[in-house]
Amino acid sequence: MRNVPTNTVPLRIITPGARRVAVLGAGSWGTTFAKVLADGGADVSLWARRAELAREIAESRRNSDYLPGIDLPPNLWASSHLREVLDTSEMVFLSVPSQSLRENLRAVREMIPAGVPVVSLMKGVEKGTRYRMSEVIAQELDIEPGRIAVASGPNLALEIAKEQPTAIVVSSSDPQTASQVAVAAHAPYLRSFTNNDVIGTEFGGVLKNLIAVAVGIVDGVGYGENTKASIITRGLAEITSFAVASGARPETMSGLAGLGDLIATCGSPLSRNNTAGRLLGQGYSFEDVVRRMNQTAEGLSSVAPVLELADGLGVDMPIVRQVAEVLAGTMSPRDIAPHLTTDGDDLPQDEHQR
Ligand SMILES: NC(=O)C1=CN([C@@H]2O[C@H](COP(=O)(O)OP(=O)(O)OC[C@H]3O[C@@H](n4cnc5c(N)ncnc54)[C@H](OP(=O)(O)O)[C@@H]3O)[C@@H](O)[C@H]2O)C=CC1
Ligand SMILES: O=C(CO)COP(=O)(O)O
Repeated sequence: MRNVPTNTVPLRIITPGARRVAVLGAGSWGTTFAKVLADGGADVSLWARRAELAREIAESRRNSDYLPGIDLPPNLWASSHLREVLDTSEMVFLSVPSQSLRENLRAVREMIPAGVPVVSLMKGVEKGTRYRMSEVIAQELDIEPGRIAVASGPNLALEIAKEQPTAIVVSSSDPQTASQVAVAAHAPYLRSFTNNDVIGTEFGGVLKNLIAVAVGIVDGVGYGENTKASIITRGLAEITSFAVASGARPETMSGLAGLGDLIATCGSPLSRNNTAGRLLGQGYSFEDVVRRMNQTAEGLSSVAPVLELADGLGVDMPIVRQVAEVLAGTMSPRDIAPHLTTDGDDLPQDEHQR
């Protein structure tokens, strides 16, 4: 990263008439999403928790830690001061690691302008409470669910930062909020759809991470395409059972936030969850994997709360259970495979039975 003197923070230049939006979290996704919003015409302020990263973004229009080689647009400004970033924003997007959301919301609670939509870009479940991110937001900000939206889909950050075309779905219980956010969250290379299935949209993003870890594991072991395709297909069945039992609509799971994201994440070495799985499959321990990953792999934190929720719902999640066992070191990565997803005494199993 360029060494910029600490006292030079470029001033924010406001474009008259442009929508003012704030993004909290300047990792790969927060920065990429800020670029999408700016390329869609908004005036964007981005919060980076490290002052030197905020300065690099604001001054050099680069985030070399997370998006090397990507030029950021001039209408994207960054600061490490939350109040400056949130001041007069008309929409707030959240993109910090899921396990840190609650503490971050507590810090900004009083700074978020009244009545503005708050949008989760995150794909995790809080450990302990087992809450989805929109539930944590509703609780900590004490706002009505209709003001909250979630955005999810096949959205590998670096591909979007390179302006490779993709789609995303914005979900809110209030269709007006979903449309308002979808209108802001567009760019020549990103099309936003809407739905009102917040549970399905959020769980799609959470659960595909776990299946991506499983696919990474078998990839690391050296198994081929049949094994991966079987895990992806049975994984979708497992995801759908869990989400529907939680109140989601089944069609959401075959949409962008379900199948769409599952395909992208399971198929790409850009995926951190897939990469974490591959390292496990190559024989690294959980602790080694965490040490080697310098970016967020949400799936590793979501396994336990998802299995706890599944227990409560009475839903069997054999693939996620196997991932948990590999993480715990109680199952060899070589043994994670779809043929082990029944205990043998309930064979044959109807493929369509949920
Ligand atoms: N990357 C992607 O392709 C996509 C990611 N997502 C989701 O977006 C969310 C954010 O992930 P992503 O941007 O990829 O993660 P990264 O690992 O790329 O970046 C994490 C960001 O969060 C900051 N951070 C870390 N710990 C804290 C904390 N305790 N409080 C506040 N900020 C913190 C980091 O700051 P610092 O640099 O100072 O450590 C960094 O800015 C995740 O839920 C992920 O699932 C969704 C779609 C696509
Ligand atoms: O959510 C993502 C793509 O849609 C990114 O996946 P990873 O977090 O595994 O990199």
